Amino acid sequence: MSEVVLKAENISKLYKMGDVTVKALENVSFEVKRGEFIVILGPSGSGKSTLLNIVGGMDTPTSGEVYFNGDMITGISDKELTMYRRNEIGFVFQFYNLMATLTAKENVELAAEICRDPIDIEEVLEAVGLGSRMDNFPSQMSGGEQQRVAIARAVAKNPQILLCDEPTGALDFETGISILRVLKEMNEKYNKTVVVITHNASIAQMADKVIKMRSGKITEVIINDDPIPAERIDW
Ligand SMILES: Nc1ncnc2c1ncn2[C@@H]1O[C@H](COP(=O)(O)OP(=O)(O)OP(=O)(O)O)[C@@H](O)[C@H]1O
Repeated sequence: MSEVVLKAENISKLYKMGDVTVKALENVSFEVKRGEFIVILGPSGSGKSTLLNIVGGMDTPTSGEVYFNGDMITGISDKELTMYRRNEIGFVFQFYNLMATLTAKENVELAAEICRDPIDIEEVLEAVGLGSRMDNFPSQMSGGEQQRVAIARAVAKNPQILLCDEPTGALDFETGISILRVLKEMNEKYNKTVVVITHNASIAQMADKVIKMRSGKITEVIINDDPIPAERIDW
């Protein structure tokens, strides 16, 4: 049986605003196994980003526990949480979040140099298809190319898990597909566990497991025995 790398148990997140309480998450439980490609699918406001931020150690739940490789990360110190985010998780966001004054290579270097066991930066940039663009600044690159830099930055840290929040949300169809293909290649070549959150149901076709969310709850978990390659996704 494959190893469970990430486990969420009864996660709830409440936001109190005056007299109103928003239940962003309510008793959410799921497991991610090493090497899986997971899609968390749900409409806007269903709690996807809140969940990703909690399992990525950027936010804490109101109740419930998160385990990474069997160790509980809820309730650990800020310093330990920083090490968790730094060494074990690679983040990819919708709007790339690159440093405008650094080249592609420098953006990746900056993230990798504080990590325990980084991967060779030039190799990763080659792997995402940017071998000839390493010295370009973000402003000299298309959105898809900037997202490739962001993926290289996340992978070069050599984390166990890539957490991707709407990674194709700002891209056109073809560029989006190419980014999904890069994520799948990172999943296979570097054996990274990948979690993608999206409201785009088409992307679910390439997942090993689809976790559907609505109004802060998981409504369905679908195991996909026959995930299709990104280039065959019907958008
Ligand atoms: N800091 C906050 N304070 C108050 N309410 C919040 C906060 N963050 C999120 N929420 C609420 O929690 C719910 C879930 O939000 P979340 O951003 O996780 O959803 P989402 O599925 O990621 O949506 P989207 O796809 O639009 O990003 C929403 O009702 C949102 O308004």
